[in-house]
Amino acid sequence: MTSLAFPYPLYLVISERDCKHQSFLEVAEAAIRGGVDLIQLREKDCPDEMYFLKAERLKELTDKYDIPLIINDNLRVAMEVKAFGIHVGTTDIPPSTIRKAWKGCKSLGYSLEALDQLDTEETQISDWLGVSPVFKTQTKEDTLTEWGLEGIRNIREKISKPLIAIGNMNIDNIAAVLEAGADSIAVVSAICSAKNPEKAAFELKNEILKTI
Ligand SMILES: Cc1ncc(COP(=O)(O)OP(=O)(O)O)c(N)n1
Ligand SMILES: Cc1nc(C(=O)O)sc1CCOP(=O)(O)O
Ligand SMILES: [Mg+2]
Repeated sequence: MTSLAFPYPLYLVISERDCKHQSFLEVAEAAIRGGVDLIQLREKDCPDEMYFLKAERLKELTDKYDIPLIINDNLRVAMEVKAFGIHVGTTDIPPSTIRKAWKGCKSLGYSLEALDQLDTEETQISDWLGVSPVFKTQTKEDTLTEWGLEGIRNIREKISKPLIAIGNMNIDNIAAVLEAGADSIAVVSAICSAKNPEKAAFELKNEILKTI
């Protein structure tokens, strides 16, 4: 069930490439109007300067609506735009390095790909964990095995940190994933590929609110 420690039940992960029908800024604004609680900018293979420009424009928008902005992978960009936080995976800059370098980081997310990560310092010093992936997804194919509902239940029993479910999250599986112990639902395509991202976000949020 959603924990008050992570009051962002609908989490949008956005990139320019994943937005199929509108610009990423238009999708972000529509999604915020629809009820998204937090946005992560995830530009892959993007030079720092371009990443910074996109992050800066998105930060103006998220500030306008008072929505936290998370930057994926890039510590320099996250610090320069004064983001709310950063998300990193097991092959990125380690959380311990981020803590030392960025005292202003308010939220540090870390991907959980295997159970043996639970006892590590990197997991312990992170604020929340991305359950990576709950289900296989074409949006990101370089993942290990899917956790499934049983995997979420198992992680939930072992650690009290907020769990962000990611990987093929959609209107049909949100309720089961929250009931299994996730605190937040992170989506890319359910919003970025939608013809009407505001409506898609509204429906996802409603489904979440019915469950929590
Ligand atoms: C909320 C959330 N969870 C997991 C991820 C994946 O991060 P990572 O494993 O570093 O992979 P990339 O996103 O960098 O390709 C995420 N971004 N967000
Ligand atoms: C960014 C990301 N990280 C994942 C992980 O498993 O760590 S899956 C993913 C993409 C999720 O996209 P969609 O909502 O379209 O399935
Ligand atoms: Mg990463």
